[in-house]
Formats: sequence, structure tokens, C-alpha cells
Amino acid sequence: MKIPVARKRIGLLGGTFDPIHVGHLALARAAQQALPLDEVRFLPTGHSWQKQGAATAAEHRLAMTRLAVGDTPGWTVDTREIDRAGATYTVDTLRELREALGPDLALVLLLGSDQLRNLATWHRYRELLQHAHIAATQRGPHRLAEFDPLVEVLVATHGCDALPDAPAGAIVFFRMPPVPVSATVLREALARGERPAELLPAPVLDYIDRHHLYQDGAARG
Ligand SMILES: Nc1ncnc2c1ncn2[C@@H]1O[C@H](COP(=O)(O)OP(=O)(O)OP(=O)(O)O)[C@@H](O)[C@H]1O
Ligand SMILES: O=C(O)c1ccc[n+]([C@@H]2O[C@H](COP(=O)([O-])O)[C@@H](O)[C@H]2O)c1
Repeated sequence: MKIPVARKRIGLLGGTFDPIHVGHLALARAAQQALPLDEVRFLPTGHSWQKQGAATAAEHRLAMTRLAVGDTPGWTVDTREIDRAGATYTVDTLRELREALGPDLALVLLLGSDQLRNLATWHRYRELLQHAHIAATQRGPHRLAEFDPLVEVLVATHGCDALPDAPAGAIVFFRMPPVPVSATVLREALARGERPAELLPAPVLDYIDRHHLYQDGAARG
């Protein structure tokens, strides 16, 4: 009898990571355990086209991401969105990864519910599920009933209770303990001279101190 071999699953956590914080790491950990995933790849964006204002230089956001990921088993950093010119479109990233990694393994795009709610505004969002699954977790008070009707249709047609054994195409939800933090709140706290040590990984806070990030806006842009 042939014993089925589990399909390898790679979770993809994209973000501006300006800066990367404990909410991002909790999301990665929860997804890795709940879905489960063989690997979580962190992808700092090149140009987050929907965010207002200039982000901190990609070199700093990448360095902080590498420090936060450290040598955590199964966690890696992928620079392709920073290396690519122009606006960062997730559909391009998924297509590239699918070409590079082949048709068989499962790609799982990890999102907080704020971004799932926003999904129909993404570039060519309908194509995302051709290349990957989407796994979302609750962030803040958004309820499915308040989602964009286009996203509701997507969830109604592709929603599953658990990740199926397929390379792409499903939307699933996973639970994580709420971590009420955002990079915006952290940037504001740092600019006021606070040191929110419980909300940032220690090596990231050290990096911010050494490079005087978020203090006067000098490193942004
Ligand atoms: N505290 C959190 N809990 C769950 N998911 C989160 C949390 N913070 C960020 N995420 C998710 O991580 C991904 C990347 O988020 P991003 O880098 O934009 O951080 P952010 O804190 O939302 O930043 P900003 O405040 O600048 O908008 C998104 O899918 C987002 O939903
Ligand atoms: O592809 C798009 O059009 C698109 C629009 C908004 C956000 N995203 C992706 O969603 C992830 C989280 O984005 P953000 O802006 O919350 O940091 C990150 O990987 C972005 O590239 C992607």
C-alpha cells in the first residue's frame, strides 16, 4: 500500500514591517502550528503602494526582519519584493514563487483580517487563489459580515474548514491569541521617545536605537 506523502506547505507572511513587531511573530507562530506549515517565509515589501507616506528605507526594514526571524526553526526571509522595482503586487510574488518552486507544494498566503477585508482592492486579486491558499486570522474587531461583498463572495466560494491537500485555491481561518499592536502605534511611541520593549523583539529595538530610526523621520523615505 502506498502511504500518502504530506504535501510540503510554505506560509508567506508579507508586510511592510516598519518595524516588524510581536504581532507579526505571533501570527507566524500561530499559523505554523495551526495549519500546520513546514516553513514560514517573511517577505518585506519593496513599495507598499496602498500605504500613505514613505516607508523606512528597505535596507532597514529588511535588517530588522532578519533580526526578528533569527534562527527560528522553519522561518526564513525572502527579499524578492525588495529586489523587484516598482509597486509590490502580491500576485507577482506568488507567480514567481510558483515558477521557482514548482506546481506541487502548497503556498499559503498569511493575512490579518484587516488585509483580508481589503483584498478586493489588491492588484488582480482574483488570481491570487490560482497560485496559493489564503489563511487569515482575526485582527481587531472586523467581522466577516462587514467585509467587502466581493471578499464575501470569495470566502463563500473558496472557504474551507481546514487546508485541503491541494497546492492552492482555498481560504481558511486560524486562531491566534489577540496581540493588539500595530507598526503605526509603535512608530508614534518611538517618536515620543518611548521604548515599547514588550512589543518589539529585543534585537529589533537595539537596531532601532543604533540607527536612530523613528525618532525624527530622518530614516524614512
Ligand atoms: N497585531 C497583529 N495581529 C495579527 N496580524 C497582524 C498584526 N500586525 C500585523 N498583522 C498582519 O501582518 C501583515 C503585515 O502587516 P504590516 O507590516 O502592515 O503591519 P501593521 O502593524 O499593520 O503596520 P501599519 O500600522 O504600519 O499599517 C498584515 O497581514 C497584517 O494584517
Ligand atoms: O498586491 C496588492 O495589490 C497588495 C495590496 C496591499 C497589500 N498587499 C500585501 O499585503 C501584505 C501586507 O501589507 P501591508 O500594507 O499591511 O504591510 C504585504 O505583503 C503587501 O504587499 C498587496
